[in-house]
Amino acid sequence: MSEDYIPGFGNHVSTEAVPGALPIGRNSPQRPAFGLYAEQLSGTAFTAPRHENRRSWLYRLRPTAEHPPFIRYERARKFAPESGDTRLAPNRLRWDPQPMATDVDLIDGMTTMLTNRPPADLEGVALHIYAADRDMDARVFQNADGELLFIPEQGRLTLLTEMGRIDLSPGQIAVVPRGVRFRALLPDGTARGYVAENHGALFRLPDLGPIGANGLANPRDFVTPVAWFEDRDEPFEVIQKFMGALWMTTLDHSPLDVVAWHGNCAPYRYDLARFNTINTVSFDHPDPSIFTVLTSPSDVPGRANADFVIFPPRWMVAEDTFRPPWFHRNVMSEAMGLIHGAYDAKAEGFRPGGLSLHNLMAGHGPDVATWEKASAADLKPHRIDGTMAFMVESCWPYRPTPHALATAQPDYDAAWAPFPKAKLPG
Ligand SMILES: O=C(O)Cc1cc(O)ccc1O
Ligand SMILES: [Fe+2]
Repeated sequence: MSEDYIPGFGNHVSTEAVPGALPIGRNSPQRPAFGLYAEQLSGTAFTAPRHENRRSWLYRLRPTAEHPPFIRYERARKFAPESGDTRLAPNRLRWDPQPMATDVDLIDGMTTMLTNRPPADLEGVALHIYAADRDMDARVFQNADGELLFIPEQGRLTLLTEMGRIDLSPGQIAVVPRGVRFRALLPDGTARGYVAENHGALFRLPDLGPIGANGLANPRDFVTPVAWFEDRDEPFEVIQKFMGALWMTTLDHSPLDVVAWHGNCAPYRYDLARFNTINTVSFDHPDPSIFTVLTSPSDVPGRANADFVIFPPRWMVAEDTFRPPWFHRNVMSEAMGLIHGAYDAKAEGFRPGGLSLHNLMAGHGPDVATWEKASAADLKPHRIDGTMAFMVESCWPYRPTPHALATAQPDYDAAWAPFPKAKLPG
């Protein structure tokens, strides 16, 4: 086990980068050690039920409160753009992977593709893609609008957060809580991937029902970084996304100056290869909820604000069954991305780094080539390998940004044509 991370999901962690920095037995002593400032970070309302309550106490070189006013940030024009208010056609949409970046860091390299609720509703999810080739040095980002789920597709990210350092590779995911500042380094020089931004209830592990006490993403495979800080007294830009727009201020020091912290509101990482995939051993293709890694519930039981679902390598053994995803229409809205390999419902056109959108009640499912192949397949046990697709499924229909609408593939409908007509007897 690495000593840079502490295992477990949502645990109450205590960690200090300098011995003696963390107060014992109280959160806010009259004079914290070394003149540090005690600061509470609330991820849920003070009065949230205990089992949902998330907050941490941070002990830092200077309080977050000390900052000049924010002004509008004029770069990153494709990140958090004004939403187009045009009527949205109920069309299925798909996007090719974006080109690799030229001369932008993670923040300026962000493109918002899909949104579904204004951040002030404290509901909904947005999907961004990023392509970056520059480290963030004297610059940090803070998202007041929700927690950020990073899904790298190419290139590693080092997320230097207020609460610790996360080294993130494609095949892993990381969540940075609402408000936690961070900067990103690119150890491979370039990076590309997806970010799901959750405005609603915090991501949690799904209930397991009759599956039992174990399975899917197991809590101990989530890891939280230990305290880490930098002591840099020099100009630092803070870029903040707040109510769907970008703002900026400049500090005279790095705000990544938390020397110690304790609590259960913290960044975490998970390796998707640890997912305990469960599937049928008899017949029929189960609903994809069986592959849920994390869920953000809405106020309606069983109807997620956002489900983060993966389609990992797995054995397919179903008998007398059309094995790929079936044809369907869904009251939920489905945004999908591909981390590597091929997705079992699409023979072509859906490439790693690409994106697709099937909004509520859009007819979709296997493309013609997949349907032909799977209908004729010899149903021996077969392993789907070398693939990792994901879906961010939401009860709120997605609205593509103007950039997304302008860059969608022109011919996605052709994936579902022509299908031969069924022939009735007689
Ligand atoms: O549409 C999709 O490709 C996602 C999906 C996968 C699956 O296995 C079953 C239903 C579903 O919506
Ligand atoms: Fe679907």
